Amino acid sequence: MSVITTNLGFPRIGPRRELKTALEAYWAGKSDAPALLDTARVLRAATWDRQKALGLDIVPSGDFSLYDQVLDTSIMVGAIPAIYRPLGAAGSLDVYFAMARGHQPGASEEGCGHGHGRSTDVPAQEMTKWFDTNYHYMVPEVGATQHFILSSTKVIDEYREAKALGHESRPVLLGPVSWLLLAKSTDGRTRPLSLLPALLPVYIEVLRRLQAAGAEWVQIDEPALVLDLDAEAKAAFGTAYASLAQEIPGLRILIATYFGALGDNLDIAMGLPVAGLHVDLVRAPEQLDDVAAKAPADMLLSLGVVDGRNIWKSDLTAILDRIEPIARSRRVLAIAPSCSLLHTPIDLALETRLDPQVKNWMAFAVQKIEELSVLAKALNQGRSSVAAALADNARAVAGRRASPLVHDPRVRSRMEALTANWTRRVTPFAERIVQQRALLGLPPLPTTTIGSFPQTAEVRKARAAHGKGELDDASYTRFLREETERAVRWQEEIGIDVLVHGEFERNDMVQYFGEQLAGFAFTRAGWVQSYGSRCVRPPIIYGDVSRPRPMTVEWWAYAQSLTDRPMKGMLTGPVTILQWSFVRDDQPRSDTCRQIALAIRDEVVDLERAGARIIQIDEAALREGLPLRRADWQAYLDWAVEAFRISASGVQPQTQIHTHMCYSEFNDIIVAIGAMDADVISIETARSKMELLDAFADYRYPNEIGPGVYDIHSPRVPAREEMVDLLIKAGERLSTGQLWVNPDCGLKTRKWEDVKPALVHMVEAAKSARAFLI
Ligand SMILES: Nc1nc2c(c(=O)[nH]1)N[C@@H](CNc1ccc(C(=O)N[C@@H](CCC(=O)N[C@@H](CCC(=O)N[C@@H](CCC(=O)O)C(=O)O)C(=O)O)C(=O)O)cc1)CN2
Ligand code: MET
Ligand SMILES: [Zn+2]
Repeated sequence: MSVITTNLGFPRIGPRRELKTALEAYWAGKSDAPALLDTARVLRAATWDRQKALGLDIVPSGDFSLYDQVLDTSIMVGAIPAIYRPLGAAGSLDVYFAMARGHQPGASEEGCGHGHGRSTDVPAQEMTKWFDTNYHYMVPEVGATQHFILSSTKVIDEYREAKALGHESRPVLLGPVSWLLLAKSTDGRTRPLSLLPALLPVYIEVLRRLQAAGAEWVQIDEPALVLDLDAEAKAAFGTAYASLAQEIPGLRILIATYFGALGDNLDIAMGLPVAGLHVDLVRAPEQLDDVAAKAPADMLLSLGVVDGRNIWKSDLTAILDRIEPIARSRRVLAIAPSCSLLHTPIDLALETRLDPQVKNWMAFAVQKIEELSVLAKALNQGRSSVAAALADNARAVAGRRASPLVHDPRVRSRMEALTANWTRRVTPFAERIVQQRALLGLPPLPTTTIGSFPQTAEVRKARAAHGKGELDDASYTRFLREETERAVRWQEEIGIDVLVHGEFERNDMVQYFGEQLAGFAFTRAGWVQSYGSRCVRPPIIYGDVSRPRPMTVEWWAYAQSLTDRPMKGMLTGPVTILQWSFVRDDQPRSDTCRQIALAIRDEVVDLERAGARIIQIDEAALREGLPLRRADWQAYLDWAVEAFRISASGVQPQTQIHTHMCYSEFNDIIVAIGAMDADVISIETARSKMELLDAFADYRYPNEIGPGVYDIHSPRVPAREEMVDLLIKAGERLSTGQLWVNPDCGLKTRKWEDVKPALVHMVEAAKSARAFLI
């Protein structure tokens, strides 16, 4: 028996976000293609060297990407829509970045993650969330006349590049079936999966070339195998891999699945004519026995035992207890992280400010590879060969379990005292809204914005200087107050009805709260790629959550003091904080979410006490938290909606609760949205021309609703008439008395020069719509 260590993919942004810097310099015209490609090459080499030095037996290649691995695959197979073709050769950077970001040098970035990028001459491809992660991929586009042709040899080039540096790597490809299942049809008729026969020859050619270059193994990611699949999709796997196996005899394919259990697809996976299968044993530990029992004796099993989605040290002894018997029963076994390490920060050693005790509970990408080495040595040479490492690990794991830092009896007793009363407002919406309208005295079709105003370079620079101690507290606060005041004055001037303070003090809508809540730690360099060059530093929830002191009340009170118009309190909701953080793995997510909900509730109550008449609780990530399997949806929606309601229900009937969700598909979850019982919800609709309001109309959604009339994902300034038109469309679907007028999402990624005229047009649109709609 022998056990080898492998990795499915490593973060590519660089330990100090070198790739981000290089990309943004290139896009800004401050550097050229050779400089960008050189940075990329240096990062790849360092990544291979590092993984090798950490003891990894088989390093991945082809996992690098300048922007996104799904886009890389689209280019590889030549799925390049016609609008991009005039921009250059298929494999060129110009075409690549036009698909990623749209084409018009100099324009500013997309908004909060769901955009088509710039709606200039050539828009970017649509971007959406990668399974249930906070990573976004570019949605492949295919049409009836789709012709597939090998258009980039990136994966082969990178395999050779590694080889030239002395690394025998395992190339990684996104599999043909998953790629098609992620694709959308440009003509609305072609089912992407029907194109499988046309697509396979390109994969065959790539695999042949990899084999010719010397590759023995290739990793083909088929994460779709953990989803609910229809019969056609199930059958596609058999077709695809029979063909690949037949055409490239001798090449060993490992199919990688992750983010969940194979479940009802287990037999399909086991029956594929491939040499290896990777399974996620962190998300779905229960599948191990079945997998081990059903795997053919000559199949290489790759067990994803180290969590690729979180930052905790593994419990190495527990892993050994579980896999030793399996290792003994098989000739070879691979162990690996559960999925690509793309979703974790790179190196814990860069964290100099974490509480040493808490830090000792963590492992980032580098440390996770070290864990694999220890595990493999224990399996190959006996536990005694790594006794000291195992003992250290056991101490850290036990220390975390028992630590008073993790357990707060006050939070526990509060959780126990929670009753149903805390999850509902005392008065039904129909009565609340009467009181709210009387108190607020707003016009029909009231105007507002979603919260943030542009995070200019100046704002970020001031925050960075403050962080480094170059700008003292008083000066930083003065600066932020001036920004806030300017924003408030301007909103009054153009006649917005319900104002926001602008969120200038926030680095990120989740990190900002994480930094102020007990039970959270935050990193200095723990960046994780969100899309392209955009990264986030997810807070780390390590213990029971509570709110030691008010988090936003001072900023809110200052902003309200500047105006007589209602100023919205502005908070991030419990589900979104949970979803965009690294979470505890020692209790159910629902428990952690409930604790956050109580902390946010405290803030809501304090804002009301300070005088806020409207409080917005953003739940931007509620939908993406939906489990991958439909059977698990209802349980999730139950606790997610309950958490929102806990956070929102501590206030008087006349206090108006808003929520915001920046996406547009509600059909599946409209009942849950109704159950949240927010007085007002703002959503994304501008680009879908209000069509998605049909879900709300069919459901007879009773509460108030602000369908976005301004697509903030693009620097384009919409005309007044366009927005009037959208309001008329909204009025056809819902009662005008229910409607608010607002943009699709926050404006933090936009520039003032776009925002100002757009919001002026929006206020004018509301005024003219009032004249004839009401
Ligand atoms: N957490 C989260 N997830 C989300 C979203 C979101 O807003 N937050 N929106 C959706 C899309 N995702 C997005 C993710 C990131 C960004 C984004 O703009 N990220 C910024 C970083 C934001 C941030 O944390 N900024 C900090 C730190 C900025 C920084 O890089 N500081 C430098 C120095 C800066 C300087 O000298 O100018 C440093 O620390 O090294 C701040 O402003 O304080 C970036 O990559 O550039 C936008 C959208 C979905 N998921
Ligand atoms: C990603 S949703 C953003 C909501 C937040 N209040 C903002 O305006 O930026
Ligand atoms: Zn949003």
